Amino acid sequence: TGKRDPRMPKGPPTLPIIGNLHQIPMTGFYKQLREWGKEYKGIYSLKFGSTNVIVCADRKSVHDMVDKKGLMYADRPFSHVGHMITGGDHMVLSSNDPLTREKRKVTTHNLSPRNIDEKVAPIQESEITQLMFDFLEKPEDFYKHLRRVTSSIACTLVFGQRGATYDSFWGSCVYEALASFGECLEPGANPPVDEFPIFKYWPARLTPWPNWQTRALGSRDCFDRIWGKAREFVEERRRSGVKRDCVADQLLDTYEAKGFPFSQHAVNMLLGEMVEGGAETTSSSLLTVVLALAINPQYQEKARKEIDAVCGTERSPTWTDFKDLPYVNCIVKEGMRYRPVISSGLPHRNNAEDTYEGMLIPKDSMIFVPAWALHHNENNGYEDPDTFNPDRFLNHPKLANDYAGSPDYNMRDHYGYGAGRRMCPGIHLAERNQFRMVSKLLWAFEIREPLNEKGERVPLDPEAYESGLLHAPLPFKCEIKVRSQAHVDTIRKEMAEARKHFAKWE
Ligand code: HEM
Repeated sequence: TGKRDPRMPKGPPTLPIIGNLHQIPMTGFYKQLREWGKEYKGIYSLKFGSTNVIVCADRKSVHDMVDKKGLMYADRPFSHVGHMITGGDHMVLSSNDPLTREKRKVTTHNLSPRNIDEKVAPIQESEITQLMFDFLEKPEDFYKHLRRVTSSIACTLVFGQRGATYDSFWGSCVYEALASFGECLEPGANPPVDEFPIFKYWPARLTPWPNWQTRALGSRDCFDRIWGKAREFVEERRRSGVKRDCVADQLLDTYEAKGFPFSQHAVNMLLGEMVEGGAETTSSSLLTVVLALAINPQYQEKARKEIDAVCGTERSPTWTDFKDLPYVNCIVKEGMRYRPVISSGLPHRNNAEDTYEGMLIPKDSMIFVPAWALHHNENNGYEDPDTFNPDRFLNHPKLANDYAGSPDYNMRDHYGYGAGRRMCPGIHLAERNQFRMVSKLLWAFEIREPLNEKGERVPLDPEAYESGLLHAPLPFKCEIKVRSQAHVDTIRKEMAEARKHFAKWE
């Protein structure tokens, strides 16, 4: 226990029994993964007690193992804390068993590019029009506006219900549900209970993680309460004879006719999970873009040259402008590279022994595709990686999924959506949401660092991020100014159109 098999990839020296656990920080694990990645030049291994951990910190190992041998690397490691919270009903934490595959099928079908462009596009367009309107009316609340819009799009798609304001149930329920989930699951945030089950029985107050169990149980209660309430809301609507064109109604129609493939709790969690996947990830990514653009306004100017030439002031950009606004795509990609939302990635597990370049990858290893560490290392082709610079993607005009699936792994833009068979199924929705948000906001507003009472700019801190599994900027202030009266008039006109669309999802 704790000792590395010498045939495995090299890694930091281990201690008896615990392996490398003493080197795992309680927060900020993702940064440590980069340091080791630099030292061991790509793939390396760690020992969490008896658990073998493989970190693919270079492009080739991600491609050769997780992408090319997708099925072998499609499982997830068991997480006791994850199980305490979800009762085993959460795709993100489940192995690639038949029930998980069924859930993934529901997700990928509903989130396919075709389904999104045919059915979800009008929802996205009108919700992101409201985002512009909200920025115009109350710019100081931009943090809430970004969180509302992604939640509302996901809740409309999944539950057929929109959140008109952040304080409404559908505008923010997902943030309440997720409040402590990320904190509970960040590597290093709990005693190593999967490796040493004795911690289940050991008094928590005698560990450096005195509240790990109560925090996990609190998170479970939150999930059950919020997603139970969302389900009840939908059931109530259906009982009153109103069905909507959304995932929940389709799924319930099918399962009521053919029988439920899993428990009611699992159905609630699956629906909730689709909203969880879709809301905070995308809003956190956009908050990074707002923060980085406020600090680096020169990139706003570059994007606006393209946007103004295509749209003028008469209309805001839409998804159909994607090919004509390549710099917006560069900004979206750079936001995801610079501060990937799931900074250490979600661990996979290999269900069979493997070898990579002559090294042993033992069966059941925990496999990390550590997005932040991959993105912040020159050896992976990211020059000056700690600087926000969308120009680095000028030769990447396509969407992230086009690069993720390509055999030319050196051309891959970033790893923010993961890799292999468990790659994010929400990638198409997320890419389209982000393009629309960045293009509409840049068309309408100048974003700058805030001014103090003396009229001087107050520098924003690009390192001020929340700890936890999801990497979002801590709340910050910035100056958001609409560009002209002509822009104001167009925003109001487009909002009046959008309102007509909202009625059917209220
Ligand atoms: C910028 C936005 C997003 C980011 C950065 C993101 C990132 C990720 C990552 C890194 C994973 C794990 C991939 C892996 O294990 O290799 C993942 C999984 C997942 N994402 Fe996303 N995601 C985003 C948006 C979305 C959206 C919009 C949805 C749905 C509406 C979604 C639903 C899911 C689900 C259900 C999984 C679990 C898949 C599985 O375990 O098989 N995500 N996402």
